[in-house]
Amino acid sequence: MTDKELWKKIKEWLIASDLVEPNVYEDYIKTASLETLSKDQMAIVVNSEFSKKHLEYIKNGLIEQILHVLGREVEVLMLTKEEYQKEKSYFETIKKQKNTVRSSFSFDNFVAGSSNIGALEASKAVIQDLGTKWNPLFIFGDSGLGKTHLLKAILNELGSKNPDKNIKYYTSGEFRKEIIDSLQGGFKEIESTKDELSELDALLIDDIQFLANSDKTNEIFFELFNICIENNKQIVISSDKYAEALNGFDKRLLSRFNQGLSVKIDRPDIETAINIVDYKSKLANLNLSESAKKYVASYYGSDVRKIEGAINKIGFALIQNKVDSSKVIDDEEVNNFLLDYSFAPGGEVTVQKIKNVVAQNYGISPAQIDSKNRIQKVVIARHIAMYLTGEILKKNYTEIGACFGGKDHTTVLFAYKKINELVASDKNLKKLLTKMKKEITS
Ligand SMILES: Nc1ncnc2c1ncn2[C@@H]1O[C@H](COP(=O)(O)OP(=O)(O)OP(=O)(O)O)[C@@H](O)[C@H]1O
Repeated sequence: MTDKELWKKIKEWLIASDLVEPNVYEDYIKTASLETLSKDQMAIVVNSEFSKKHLEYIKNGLIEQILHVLGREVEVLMLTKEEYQKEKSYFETIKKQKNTVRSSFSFDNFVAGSSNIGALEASKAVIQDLGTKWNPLFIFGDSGLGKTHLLKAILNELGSKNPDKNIKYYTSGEFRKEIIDSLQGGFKEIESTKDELSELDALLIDDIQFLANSDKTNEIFFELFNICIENNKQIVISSDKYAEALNGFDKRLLSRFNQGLSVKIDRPDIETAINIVDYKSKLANLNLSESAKKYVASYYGSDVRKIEGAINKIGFALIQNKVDSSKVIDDEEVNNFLLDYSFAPGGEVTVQKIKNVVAQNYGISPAQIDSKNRIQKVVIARHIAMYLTGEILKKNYTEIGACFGGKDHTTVLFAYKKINELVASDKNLKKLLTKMKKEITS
């Protein structure tokens, strides 16, 4: 129910109740209004201090009736128009402060690389030309690659540089809830929600794919979308897929997602992943060796969330093992700390990744694969890593030898033969090879 509808009901009740004389109604009630200040506060707004005094005797009755019709507890104040304006601007300031979210989401702490630079630059560009040039901005890419980070960075940046701008960030769940709630309030309520949203300077909706198949919400979003674009109100959307691949949306809406600027965030290449590990480990006060950073990046680099998880796990392991946090941690220690930390699917397939996956499956460190260690477990792991390098990366024996510390091609040939023989007689090894291949290439 809108404030207007609620106030209308109160006025009808007042007329029926005989609580006020017709002239008091005409002079003081008819000119008053009911306004929402916040989730928990409403105001009966009257013309002047004089009106306030005149209505004092029915104030409690009015409030009781408002709460009764509303069906929930809120604080109801009686304010003059002047007082109301002051309160309103106070609540708007508070609301704007809420526009800034966890300051950890900024452009400055977004590690850029070839996989995400387009999305980063586009997010910055939107702020320069709000609503005019790149509208809508559609950012898409797999999970954990920084889409939410960029949306929240836009929100923070706009909120701090243009405090007068009205910006709203929604997860698609929150957006759907707002629409569904207003639908329950009927036509007027939904119209007033639409009006409210179309007055925003920027509307940011995260993970739009979760709005699929919510027909009514999509219909309203479609209308809203058109109003916003026509009126140069900025829309930024994130999605896990490019627009055409989203199922459960009206085709007209999907085609509009592409009418502004559509940018993809890819999985980080190894160099960017190492830079992310470097940045996040410094934030966590961890001192990782270059090989340890490379290790984390090549295992978990396909998902930044996984990198963060791995770094948390290393930090926790240091506390558990009472290791001084200033100590340089090498790849062998990292491997031990992360033995039970699951793989991130995907990522670039490199010889290092093959060594890492094999080492982890054999409970040894990647460095041991490259070492001269002759323990049987290490020798088999080394042979398997050579074998998988040939199978997956299609390298010849000489190239494989070069990737394993300059081994002769006959050593690689021997490894190949050995693994082929073992696989023929050992079903478990065959299964393990399939599992490792999946981990390397999925
Ligand atoms: N390039 C980056 N630099 C620094 N941190 C990053 C980067 N990319 C992602 N992150 C961090 O990784 C975590 C996951 O990122 P985010 O939540 O933005 O991913 P997402 O793409 O929105 O994923 P989902 O589709 O699952 O919602 C966040 O803590 C974010 O700050």
